[in-house]
Amino acid sequence: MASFVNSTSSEKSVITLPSIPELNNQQAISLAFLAIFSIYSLKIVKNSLFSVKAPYVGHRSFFEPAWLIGLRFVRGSEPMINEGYQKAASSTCYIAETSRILTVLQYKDGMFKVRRNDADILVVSNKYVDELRNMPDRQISATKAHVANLLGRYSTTRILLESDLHTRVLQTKLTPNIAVVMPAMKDELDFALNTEVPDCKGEWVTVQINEILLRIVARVSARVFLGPDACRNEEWLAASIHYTENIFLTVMLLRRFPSPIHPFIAPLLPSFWAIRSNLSTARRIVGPMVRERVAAAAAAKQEDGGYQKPNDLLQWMMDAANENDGQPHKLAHRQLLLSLASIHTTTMAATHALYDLCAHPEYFDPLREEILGVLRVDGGWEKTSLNKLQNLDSFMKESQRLNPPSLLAFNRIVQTPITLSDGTVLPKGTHLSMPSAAILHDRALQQTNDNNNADDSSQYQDPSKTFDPLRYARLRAASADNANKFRFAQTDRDNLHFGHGKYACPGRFFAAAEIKMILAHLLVRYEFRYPDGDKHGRPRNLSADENLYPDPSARLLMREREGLEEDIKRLVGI
Ligand code: HEM
Repeated sequence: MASFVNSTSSEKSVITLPSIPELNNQQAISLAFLAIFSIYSLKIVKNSLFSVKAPYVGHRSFFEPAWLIGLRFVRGSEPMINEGYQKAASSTCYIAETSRILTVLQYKDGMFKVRRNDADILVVSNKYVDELRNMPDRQISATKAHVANLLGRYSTTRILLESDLHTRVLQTKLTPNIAVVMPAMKDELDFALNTEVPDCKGEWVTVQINEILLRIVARVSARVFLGPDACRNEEWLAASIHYTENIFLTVMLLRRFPSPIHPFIAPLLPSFWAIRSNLSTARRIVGPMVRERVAAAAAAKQEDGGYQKPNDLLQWMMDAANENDGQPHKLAHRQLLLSLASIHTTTMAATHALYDLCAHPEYFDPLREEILGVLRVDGGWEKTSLNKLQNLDSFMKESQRLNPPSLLAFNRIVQTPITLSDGTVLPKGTHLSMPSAAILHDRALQQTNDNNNADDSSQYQDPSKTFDPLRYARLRAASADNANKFRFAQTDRDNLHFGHGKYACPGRFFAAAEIKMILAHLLVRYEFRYPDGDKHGRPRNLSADENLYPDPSARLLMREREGLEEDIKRLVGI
């Protein structure tokens, strides 16, 4: 029996509450499970009552439970998304056959849903992209979708919701200054190649190129993000690389469990604690840097001395930050978030490109010729040299078309109900995305683009399957209007692998420059091939939910190119 003293009354009275029967352990556990199950069921009922009516894809039978479909989505997302895309596409045409009327009715807005274990995602047609792309975050939020995808509470990414500091700085400072930071990138790249690439002079050496590229990208990025000292700090490099891997592992494991039990499962995962350890390493390294810079600037101001501010992303963020964002531990945290957004994405694109090159070795020499041709004309690496590598750019874009980082892009969470131009209402809380990979494999759509833009469309037979690495270079050359379209980093209604619109990836131009610079140096200095020649072809991509990635364990052979002429060495700067 529990009793409380009611002290507000003038005469103290004792209120007696009915007692809670004592529970044994087994009963308590059963009760907890019942509560969790009820919350979970309520969530499912609420979702199905108040969400957009669109069919789910991936059902094997009417009776298959939702969690099983979610489980199959982990490794089998591609056929499910393709099924939805094809049905949605066919439903937009008038179909007379009665047997398909049901499909037409169901998929009439070109929408379908996929079940991921942690969320139902409404996949909408890219016909809506123009009306959605510039809506502000308070209407449909890209940031909330990123944080939801990363299970923010467990991955330490909820700081993204505090402000858009790093995104703003990437857009307003890094992108316009890519040419300015290029010499520093080149310097770090030379150091990285000499440090990370094994000695392969005169002999073929087996390498896991993904691992080498990961460290090269981490080094070059850190040079731009943090400056020349910290970028060679092994502890920083390890934290910036492993933070992403630990988050990915934590998220993928937690997604297998219903969200109400995440708070109990998360602390049991070693990766959950590793994320926090990476964060404290970042704070230990970056925090003092911020304080030193602030002190140096203040001292110089007092003495009227000329303090030269460093020209790196950390400094740009310090200059643009408000009081909250400018705290040293928050800036350190954002530096890690930048690593999360940039290092593995860039590495994956470079790895895919090399895997594709080894599968199509006839493109090695033409690309080398392009690189050396540009360097000869420019007399070495000039500010505009990277932009002139149009064939390499095209190769990268075609490689991304067939090996994208994700099958779904343009993730958004609806914040206030939205009525689309055709009357479709998206209720608050809807998690939507677009089938970015399927769109670029759509033969009909691709041929329309090619026919509109290229002189010789006969070259683009079955674009969904054909690896045609110069496809985008030809399209760019076909007309003056196209010169800037079809660039690797250019987004549009159909090219959504970097998102599109106001919240498209703010680091994509930097990524394009970094990948090009790394590939150009690798191609000029080394040759690559698969250990068994072309016998096994390109390593198959791996997938986890909607994410795709190159097999990191795949091996290549690499060898230093012999007999490089002195003028080439001078031009490349080796
Ligand atoms: C090939 C490499 C890359 C790919 C494929 C990629 C892709 C993407 C995509 C799809 C988004 C979401 C866009 C949307 O919401 O519509 C995104 C967001 C973002 N990306 Fe990239 N990205 C790459 C490289 C980079 C690099 C190098 C940086 C930094 C220099 C960067 C920084 C960001 C940031 C800050 C965001 C916003 C997410 C946030 O709120 O933190 N990305 N990226």
